[in-house]
Amino acid sequence: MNLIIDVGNSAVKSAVFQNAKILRSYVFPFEKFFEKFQQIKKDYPQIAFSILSSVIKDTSEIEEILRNETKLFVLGENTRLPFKNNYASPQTLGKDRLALVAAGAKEYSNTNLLIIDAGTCITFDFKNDKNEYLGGAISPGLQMRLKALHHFTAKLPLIELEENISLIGDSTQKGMLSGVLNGVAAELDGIIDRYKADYKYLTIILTGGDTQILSKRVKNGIFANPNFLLEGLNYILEFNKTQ
Ligand SMILES: Nc1ncnc2c1ncn2[C@@H]1O[C@H](COP(=O)(O)OP(=O)(O)O)[C@@H](O)[C@H]1O
Ligand SMILES: CC(C)(COP(=O)(O)O)[C@@H](O)C(=O)NCCC(=O)O
Repeated sequence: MNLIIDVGNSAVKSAVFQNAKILRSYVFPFEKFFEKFQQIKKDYPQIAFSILSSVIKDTSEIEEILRNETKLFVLGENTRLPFKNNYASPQTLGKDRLALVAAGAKEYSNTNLLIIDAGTCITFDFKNDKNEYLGGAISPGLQMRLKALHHFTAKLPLIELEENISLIGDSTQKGMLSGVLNGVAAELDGIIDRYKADYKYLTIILTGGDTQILSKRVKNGIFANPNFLLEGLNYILEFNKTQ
């Protein structure tokens, strides 16, 4: 059994895998790691291996506990990967993005693939049909946009995301929600159209914490898979176990 851990800027996403299938998945704040880990180990004592991907500064404490209790792989720039990485600055590339592309390489090795991860940031990652990763884009996520509207103005409130938003916002709150939600949906469709113009055959994956709210609003055909990154990490772990 494998324990998969993705430390993002907003939350930790984790899952227990057996034979490439998720048995259970978890989302929790970074501060709750020790508590959650004890619970997971109790529920699944057969966990022998773990893999950690992190985009935050310091994970040394959680690495220590994982190393003591499992055979730990920490995803790094020198980890063996199932695709060719053509990013010009691999040392600064987010490890979460490596995991996303690994999932793409597993499922879609001969396909042009655009992976959109709507989390704290929205990342766009493109892998071509020769299994080469070329890069993509980084843009502010939904929560970040809402927080920025509040932070950089005197009068705009801090508001929560809402599902049912019309195009024409008839109040401050609805106007902000329309701008953020319809704006991101239009951005996603606009960027997808640019890729489609360059790559006739293109598959698109949408993942990340805001998958659900965005998938309903994107007009292009996409595959929504909130577990894509975790699946990529499990694949990297299996790929490296045999070394
Ligand atoms: N339980 C949750 N905890 C945190 N964020 C959540 C949760 N459910 C949905 N979200 C949404 O998920 C987004 C964060 O996505 P996530 O993929 O977890 O980000 P990251 O990988 O950057 O930590 C937030 O913008 C928020 O709107
Ligand atoms: C772009 C990111 C902040 C996204 O992180 P997330 O929103 O998933 O928490 C992360 O992948 C990162 O820190 N990247 C480093 C820069 C780069 O990928 O080039």
